[in-house]
Amino acid sequence: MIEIKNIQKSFEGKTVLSDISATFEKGRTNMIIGASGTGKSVLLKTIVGLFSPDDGEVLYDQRDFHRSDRKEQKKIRSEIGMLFQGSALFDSLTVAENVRFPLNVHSDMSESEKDDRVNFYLKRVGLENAAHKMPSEISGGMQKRVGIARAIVMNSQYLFCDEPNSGLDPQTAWMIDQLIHEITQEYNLTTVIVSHDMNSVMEIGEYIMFMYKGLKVWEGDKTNILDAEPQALKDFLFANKLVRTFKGMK
Ligand SMILES: Nc1ncnc2c1ncn2[C@@H]1O[C@H](COP(=O)(O)OP(=O)(O)OP(=O)(O)O)[C@@H](O)[C@H]1O
Repeated sequence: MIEIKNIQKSFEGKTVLSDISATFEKGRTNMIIGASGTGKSVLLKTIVGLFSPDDGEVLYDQRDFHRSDRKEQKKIRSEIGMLFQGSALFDSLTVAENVRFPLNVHSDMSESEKDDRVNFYLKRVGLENAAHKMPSEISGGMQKRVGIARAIVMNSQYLFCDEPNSGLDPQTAWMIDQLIHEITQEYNLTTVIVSHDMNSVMEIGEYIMFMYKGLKVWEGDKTNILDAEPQALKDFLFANKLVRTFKGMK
């Protein structure tokens, strides 16, 4: 579980995050949504420790990240997996070498233990037959799968995904959403996804936090988001054709 409490962040006097609190439970797909420029990325970077908050706390299973010493921060970081927009694979490494990369850098496992771990996660994401391919030889959806395997290969406890569906066709996007949802439940991960994609929100949004101008203005889940009251959220939702169709509007 990750708890964020009263997070504040400003850049050069401009407030970007105002008093944001939320609880991201284990085994759930937690989503942060909102229009461009509302502070989603800054919040994500603050949670993973790339930015320090001006005020507030980020607790990883009761461990206060920003007030921990370097050793504890390193430990927490080793439990975090990140799936980046565009997958961010190393072009010159094979699929298997990409997945192995975090183990080479952060673990003292033997080579055969690494082989077993890489094979296990490649199989889990359905890429056991693509181990020796280069990223340029596989599809965008497969590249995302490699990114997912790499993000969890350290047996991560926390998984952060930044726009995991960007650039994918709807069917592949759906499969990637399902995969993220399944592994979240299977490995009891605390998963936090930043997304604009209403299809994803309606499919896997078990906790949804809506941000507007640096504020959290609503929280709920996919079952009650269409009845949400805040006008900013209504505007965000009804800009989407899928949602208008759900609600019987043109
Ligand atoms: N390093 C920085 N220095 C100064 N201002 C920043 C910095 N990073 C972000 N900002 C500002 O913070 C605000 C929120 O940006 P952020 O990238 O978090 O929005 P976002 O909701 O993630 O948008 P998008 O969906 O387009 O990625 C913006 O006004 C942005 O200009």
